[in-house]
Amino acid sequence: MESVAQSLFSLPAEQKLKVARGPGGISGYGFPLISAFWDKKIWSECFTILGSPLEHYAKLWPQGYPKIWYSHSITEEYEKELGRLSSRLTWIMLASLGISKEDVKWSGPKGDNQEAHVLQLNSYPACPHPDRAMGLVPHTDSTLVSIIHQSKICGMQVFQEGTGWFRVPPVPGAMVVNVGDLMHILSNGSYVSVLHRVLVNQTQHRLSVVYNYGPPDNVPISPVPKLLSASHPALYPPVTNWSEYVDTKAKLKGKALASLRLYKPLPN
Ligand SMILES: O=C(O)CCC(=O)C(=O)O
Ligand SMILES: [Fe+2]
Repeated sequence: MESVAQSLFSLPAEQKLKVARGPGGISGYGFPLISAFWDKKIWSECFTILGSPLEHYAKLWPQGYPKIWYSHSITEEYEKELGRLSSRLTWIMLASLGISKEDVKWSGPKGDNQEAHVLQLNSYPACPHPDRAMGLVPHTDSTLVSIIHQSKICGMQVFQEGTGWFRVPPVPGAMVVNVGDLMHILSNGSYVSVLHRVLVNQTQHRLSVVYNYGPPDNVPISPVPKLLSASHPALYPPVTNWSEYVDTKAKLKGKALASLRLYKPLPN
């Protein structure tokens, strides 16, 4: 998938702009969607893939049927495998809190309601002044979990209370799993969504492929009732659905989770 991303980003700008994301749209080429949380420009470009990328690939490679079909089949397979992995991870994480598919309404009567996903290809070109630019500003993902493949270049950092920012270097053959806001809400704060950012560097071009995994888009998300009691009240109100949460977050410049919280954390 990294090589597909590589060949997409190496197309000339006017070619990439043929699939530019429209206003309010999700799919297509442009700045990462989270750039809406920030008033300044960020040092990265992004292809967001929602549904089949075939139409976009055909526009990007007008004469290249083998290339189009090859890239399309790689993308499909990647999404299929990462879908399986994300689903397994999500249910394992919830199972460790004693939650089964039957406890989560959006999983449907047979627990087989289709979860949704968005694939995001990020490119961070080498930057002449890396200390004056950000690849991605600090944010949490609006997902249940996100699975990140990073090319061999360092850049991602995670924030930990007390420690500050620390690097998450790429490890060959490994991917990074981020807990997202919807998992945070669903688990009533047992799994904490992770604040992260991406730095750029002066000499090397970095790529990442992010599989953003979330619930079916038409279902509300709220703390699982089984986790709640008089001593453990719901910390978050129900969220209407995934897309509405993302819209709210853009309006609140990325601060949705904190502003939805009903009770302040107790001091240590
Ligand atoms: O490029 C990375 O390593 C992380 C990207 C990321 O955080 C995101 O796309 O939300
Ligand atoms: Fe992220």
